[in-house]
Amino acid sequence: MILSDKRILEEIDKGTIIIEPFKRECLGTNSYDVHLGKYLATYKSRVLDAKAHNEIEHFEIPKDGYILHPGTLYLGVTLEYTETHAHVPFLEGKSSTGRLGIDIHATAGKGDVGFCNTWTLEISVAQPVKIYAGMPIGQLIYFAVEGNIETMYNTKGNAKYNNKTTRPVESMMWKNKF
Ligand SMILES: Nc1ccn([C@H]2C[C@H](O)[C@@H](COP(=O)(O)OP(=O)(O)OP(=O)(O)O)O2)c(=O)n1
Repeated sequence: MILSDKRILEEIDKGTIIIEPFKRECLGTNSYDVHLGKYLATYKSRVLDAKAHNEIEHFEIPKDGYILHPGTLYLGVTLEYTETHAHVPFLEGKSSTGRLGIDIHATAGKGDVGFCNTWTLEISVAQPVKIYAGMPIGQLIYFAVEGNIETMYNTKGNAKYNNKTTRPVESMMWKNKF
């Protein structure tokens, strides 16, 4: 079940959902609109290695915007810092960003119960498009969990993306044993 606007507000009152900054007008019928933070990043190497720590370079989106091009993976970040302690948060795109040919995640839209951070966006575009810091970029939806949770994301030994940051975070696949 997806939480309604009223339920999201109740959970925020209880502290089980935190969205910072929170603006009432960003709350939709059953979702919350999130915005593009000012930092983007790209990988230093053109060829990535799933076993290696692929380093990224961060840069700021200029005030008058930045043009994204097809063929490059851009890592972005939400302006909003979120905590979700009792539900499963999902990051989804918006129809308005989709209609501009902007994808905001490459396969990974699910969050974990206990995830406490800004969200890294895996951005790719269908054609050149200028983007701006602060523009609406996606929406969070929240699912109720069935059953008790044994291991919260924030206490899991291998939770890789819970270190608080305002910048996009590169793949930590290299920490997986395979
Ligand atoms: N586009 C996305 C998708 C997810 N997340 C965050 C929320 C998740 O709680 C966390 C971890 O996501 P996954 O479980 O999909 O990632 P991994 O399985 O690779 O990492 P881990 O081993 O830490 O679970 O990353 C994010 O910042 N940006």
